Amino acid sequence: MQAPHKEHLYKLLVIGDLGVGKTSIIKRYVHQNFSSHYRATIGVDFALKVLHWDPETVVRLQLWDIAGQERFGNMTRVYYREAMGAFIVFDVTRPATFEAVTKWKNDLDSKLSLPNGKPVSVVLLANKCDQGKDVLINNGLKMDQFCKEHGFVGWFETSAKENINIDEASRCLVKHILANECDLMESIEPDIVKPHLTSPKIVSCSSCAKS
Ligand SMILES: Nc1nc2c(ncn2[C@@H]2O[C@H](COP(=O)(O)OP(=O)(O)OP(=O)(O)O)[C@@H](O)[C@H]2O)c(=O)[nH]1
Ligand SMILES: [Mg+2]
Repeated sequence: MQAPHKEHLYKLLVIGDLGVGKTSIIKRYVHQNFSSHYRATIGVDFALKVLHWDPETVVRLQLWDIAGQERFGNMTRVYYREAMGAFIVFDVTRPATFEAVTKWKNDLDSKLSLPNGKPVSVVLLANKCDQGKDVLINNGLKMDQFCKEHGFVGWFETSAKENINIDEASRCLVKHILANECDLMESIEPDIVKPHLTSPKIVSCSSCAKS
């Protein structure tokens, strides 16, 4: 007899200023490679990552790689629709990209929320930590405090080049999304639940009991 199989499909956004490494992080995460050549993303790109979360659970992540230049456009509302979580990325060697983090977070929170009105889970990525590591973070930036104040569920120093902390950051985000999904299910009235259970997305909420 086959083990029970739970499947989740989540749309995740990867946002942040131009050249911070969003495409590179996705490339590393999905294709296990890196290129030092910079080609700016135009509009949005997509990638799919399949995670075998535990022996019974498969999580499919649909990653939306949104061009840094889109912060100045008016398409983000469309791109953000129905996302369950996001990574906001900055480049530790360029302070201006950290200053833009709050702008990205505010843009996201003003245009996207969960069906229960709560904000989606967002993890902050301090990327390019292989380059003069901690240039920003050691300069008195209280990242934990910053994350608490601005509603991030966590932060990681990452390197797409050296493959540092990308898997860990993803697991952190997915863990929060799974927990949010359980909260969402509990907040739905029983007689409203029935028609929604036909959705293939939420098969069981037992995942929140894990890790
Ligand atoms: N040293 C180092 N370079 C990186 C890292 N991540 C990305 N880069 C380089 O930074 C440049 C920009 O990376 P991209 O991934 O294209 O940046 P992006 O955020 O997708 O940029 P847009 O598409 O313009 O928004 C490229 O030259 C990458 O090789 C990293 O972790 N370490
Ligand atoms: Mg890109």
